Amino acid sequence: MSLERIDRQGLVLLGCGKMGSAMLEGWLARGVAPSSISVIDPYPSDRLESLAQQGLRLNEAPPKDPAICILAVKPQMMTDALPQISDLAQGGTIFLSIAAGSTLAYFERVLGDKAAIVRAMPNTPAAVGRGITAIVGNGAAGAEALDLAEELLQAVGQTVRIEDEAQMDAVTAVSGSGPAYVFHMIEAMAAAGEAQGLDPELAMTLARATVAGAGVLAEQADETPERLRVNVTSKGGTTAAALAVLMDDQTGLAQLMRRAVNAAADRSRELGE
Ligand SMILES: NC(=O)c1ccc[n+]([C@@H]2O[C@H](COP(=O)([O-])OP(=O)(O)OC[C@H]3O[C@@H](n4cnc5c(N)ncnc54)[C@H](OP(=O)(O)O)[C@@H]3O)[C@@H](O)[C@H]2O)c1
Ligand code: PRO
Repeated sequence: MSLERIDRQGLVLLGCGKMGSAMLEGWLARGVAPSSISVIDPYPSDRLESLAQQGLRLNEAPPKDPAICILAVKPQMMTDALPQISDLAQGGTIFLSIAAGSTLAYFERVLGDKAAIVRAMPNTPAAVGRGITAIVGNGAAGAEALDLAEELLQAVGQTVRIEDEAQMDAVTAVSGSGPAYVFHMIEAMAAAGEAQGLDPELAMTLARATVAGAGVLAEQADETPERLRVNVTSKGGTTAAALAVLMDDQTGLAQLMRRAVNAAADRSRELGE
């Protein structure tokens, strides 16, 4: 029902790079009309230019009272970019930021604390409808604002609501940045296969399909990831030999992941300062 409000009043997307365009594709696939969407981006992609032929408003003045305005520029660009849409804060437009680190308090300082502002952290699997996004709203964001933001984000995957904005740094470090860790794991597995003498293409095919298949299994199986790991591990076999390395208390993946996630969360907090 809320997406009808977007068809009626419109949606403004400020910044349409990797994450903005992933979400845009999801909304279009869910039936949001290109003519309901306004995009502001200094260097529009060919895809945006072609959507403009189908009615999308590209770098035009935004509609007077759009239902929602998505803030999808880099946090470092936000202060320069916001003046282009700050007039919308005078009406009933809901603001939905996906910027890492940028806090609700920061947006309230720029847009005013009467504006309904939702802070979200999506991830790039949104491009294939398999993202996960956490959301939290400011004091002015009531149920209607959160529902609309959530419905938009559900067009590109799952959503979770968090109560405490401070958790957003950890969320960013786990699921926002997390796809990059998994892609790096594919790269590392393929490189390790090559080091064992596999042809690079074959090593990459094996690594990619293994991570993708394990991901689907982890999602669909009733068993926990721990149980699924045990199911692969024959006593005295090859997996046990590998896991002795990967699960070493001092040098294993768990320690490494803890340090990586800590670094990302620290950076998210720094971006918010
Ligand atoms: N990528 C991810 O995995 C991910 C996940 C979750 C959240 N995020 C958040 O999403 C936001 C965008 O990230 P991204 O990876 O999509 O970055 P991106 O690809 O660089 O997209 C940002 C877009 O904003 C445009 N832009 C720059 N200045 C602008 C201005 N003044 N007005 C309007 N548009 C402007 C950029 O154009 P130019 O390229 O020409 O500068 C670019 O197209 C960031 O805040 C990030 O923290 C990203
Ligand atoms: N990409 C953004 C960054 O690297 C935010 C999470 C994923 O800062």
